[in-house]
Amino acid sequence: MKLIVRNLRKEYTSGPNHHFTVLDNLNLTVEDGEFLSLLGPSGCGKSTLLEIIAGLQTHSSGEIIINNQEPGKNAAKPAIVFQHYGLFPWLTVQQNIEYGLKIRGIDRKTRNKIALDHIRMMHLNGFAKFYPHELSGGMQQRVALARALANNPDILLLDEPFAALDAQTRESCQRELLNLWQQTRVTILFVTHDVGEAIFLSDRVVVMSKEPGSVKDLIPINIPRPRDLSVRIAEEFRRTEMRIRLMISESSNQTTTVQNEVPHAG
Ligand SMILES: Nc1ncnc2c1ncn2[C@@H]1O[C@H](COP(=O)(O)OP(=O)(O)OP(=O)(O)O)[C@@H](O)[C@H]1O
Repeated sequence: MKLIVRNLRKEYTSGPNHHFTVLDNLNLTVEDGEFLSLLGPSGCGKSTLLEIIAGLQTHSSGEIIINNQEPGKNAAKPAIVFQHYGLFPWLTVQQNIEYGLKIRGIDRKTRNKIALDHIRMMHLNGFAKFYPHELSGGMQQRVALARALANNPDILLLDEPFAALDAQTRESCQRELLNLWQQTRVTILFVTHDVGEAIFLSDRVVVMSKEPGSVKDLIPINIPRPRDLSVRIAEEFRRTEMRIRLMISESSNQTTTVQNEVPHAG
């Protein structure tokens, strides 16, 4: 198993007496080489979960294990890519991809080779010396993916990476990501609001509940690979899409019901 999240709890504290439990009793296992997507109503804690796994946020209790180790305390190496690329505007494509390698003290020749390999893998040949502002959104996101992968992460965490892209670019980035995953078999945890995107890409889809955020359902996607755009019109795809949409809508409504019931409770 690549990633184990056990009894995770996260509370945010604002002011002396206000505690807000965003995640509670969250349990999740991601297998080695798996592509798993997280869906759920807005505010259910998807980004918070990814940031905790990436080591960017602390958790209140519970355990995160990557490759049998806790992140931060050892060699476990997650990499995260956000919706807004996060590229350094003053560095070229190649320098952006090499950045993490340089920090880790990898020598120049090896860095160059790794960067150029990833530039090729992401079909960015000819753009090594370009700056981010000279690239389209889809290309910038491919650079962000290349930069994350160049560090050979144990798990790739993607937080709505294609949400800012137009529909056509988004579809081509999805295909690109699938190709990349098929070549590298890196374990991926992918957050999205797009049910179709999650089904198209994933081995399994997790639907989260809200307030507190937890795993509501785990749906295996039994659509054969390799997948191309035509799978989206298949009966199995559409049935799964409808099922997941209903689950998400139930999650949102449950929250609303609970909130509405509070004033009557006393
Ligand atoms: N630093 C913080 N301090 C206090 N509350 C926070 C903080 N960050 C997030 N939250 C709250 O935690 C909850 C979960 O936020 P999060 O961004 O993880 O949800 P999400 O499922 O990714 O949402 P979306 O789908 O809209 O992106 C929200 O109610 C949010 O307001």
